[in-house]
Amino acid sequence: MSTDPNVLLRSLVSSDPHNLKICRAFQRVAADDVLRCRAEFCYELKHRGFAIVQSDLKRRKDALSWLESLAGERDPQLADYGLDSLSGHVRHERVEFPRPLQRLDITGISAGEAVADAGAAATLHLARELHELSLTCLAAVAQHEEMPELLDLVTETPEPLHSAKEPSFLRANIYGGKDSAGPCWHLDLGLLTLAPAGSWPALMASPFHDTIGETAFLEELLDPDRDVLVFAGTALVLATASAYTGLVHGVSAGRLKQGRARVSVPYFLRPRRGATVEKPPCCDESLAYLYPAAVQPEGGAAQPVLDLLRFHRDLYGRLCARGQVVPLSAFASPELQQKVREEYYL
Ligand SMILES: O=C(O)CCC(=O)C(=O)O
Ligand SMILES: [Fe+2]
Repeated sequence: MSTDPNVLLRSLVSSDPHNLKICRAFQRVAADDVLRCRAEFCYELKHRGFAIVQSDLKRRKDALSWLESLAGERDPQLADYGLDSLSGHVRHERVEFPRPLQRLDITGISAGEAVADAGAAATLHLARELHELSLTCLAAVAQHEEMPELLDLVTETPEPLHSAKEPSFLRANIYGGKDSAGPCWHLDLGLLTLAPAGSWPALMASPFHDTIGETAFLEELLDPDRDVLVFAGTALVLATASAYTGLVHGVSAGRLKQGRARVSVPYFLRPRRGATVEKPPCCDESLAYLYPAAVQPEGGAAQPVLDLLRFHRDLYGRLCARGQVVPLSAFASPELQQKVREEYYL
């Protein structure tokens, strides 16, 4: 196959210029080529809603089996795995909403060697690898769009978990095998999400998203040992004034109900503490406090900070019924602005 980006790019779209349908065959890009092949990478991200990057995730399997073993534990203690020394960079919690699951959040700190437990070390290693890959992916977007300022939104050295409202981290979702919630359609709230295949496939793209091909189960498109799914979240939609759209996704309740525990390990690349994303021109003034959206400014909040999770559930819960594309005009809807004025999202 030709590696000339323009040839590849032309092959991605139908020959009818008025009907720019994305081609069904996926263009996978090797991790080492993401910058060189940024045109294809960005095209997939923009128009398909996700890109697939091939990376040699050597420790993914070990990480997943260790995380699966935590599903059977009533109250896993970080100290038992030598993770307590990384306080600030590792957090375990059990949540009931929107569905019961355990979450282990780990930043991309480079500390795998310092941890004796092999499973925990593999998970730290995976978080580090995904952190680095996520920065490369953002650099590809920044170069392709000629928006170097995108790189100012993130930090190379991962911030501790408490330093921003929603910092960058790998989130191990550990689903226990009993579930009653629906797919909980949503968009992620960061710049990019990098999702390797979980322990078994249950991640779905919105059924209204028509460019995915044969299956809505995105992990079924992946080579589990190598491929990483990359898609945009709200912060990138805002930062690029909607040039990129977020991927509405959810997890199949039907599959989760089958009773086997499942683990997924998405890495969320989010704006750093104090990052500001310029307000897109079509937004009402009352939406100004959405910026910075995902972070708490240095020295405390000068203005109220949005409850982004609530905002997401409310806004995208309805939007996904209209498809994958989240138009920026949605932010300007009078109904949304009214809710913002009523401080509904604070
Ligand atoms: O479990 C999954 O595969 C995806 C979870 C997810 O979408 C999230 O944590 O934001
Ligand atoms: Fe998500």
